[in-house]
Amino acid sequence: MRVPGKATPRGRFPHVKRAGDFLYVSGTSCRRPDDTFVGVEVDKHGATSLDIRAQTRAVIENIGDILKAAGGSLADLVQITTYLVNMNDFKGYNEVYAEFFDEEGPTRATVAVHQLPHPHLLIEMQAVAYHPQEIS
Ligand SMILES: N/C(=C\C=C\C(=O)O)C(=O)O
Repeated sequence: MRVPGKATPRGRFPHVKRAGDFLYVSGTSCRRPDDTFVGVEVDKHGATSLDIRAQTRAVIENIGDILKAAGGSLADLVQITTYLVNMNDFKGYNEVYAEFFDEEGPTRATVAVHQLPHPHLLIEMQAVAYHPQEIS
């Protein structure tokens, strides 16, 4: 399922796919629908600053929007995989993550990757939610 109003996937895949009682969310970034990115500042000299906290919050909110469109919510998440470009961002990422989830929340794995699909991206997250289909 492609979710209207969210950043268009940069390939032939859905934002979210249901398999039985589970919703699988594709790798999601802080990209906005207009293809700009949250947590990016470019100064007058062209120097770029990237903000892991702002990007983490935007990624989780994007996943929440995608789940909502599929009938679910962040509360349904059972598993998250996080891809960081730099493990030095782990602390900031972890702090914002804890605003949304705790020890009763989804299981999690966090790994560092060489690159993400845009040089302004510090983080991408992929998620699985348990949200049984309503039978009418
Ligand atoms: N999930 C993928 C990319 C996501 C990028 C974005 O949301 O900005 C992919 O290429 O598999």
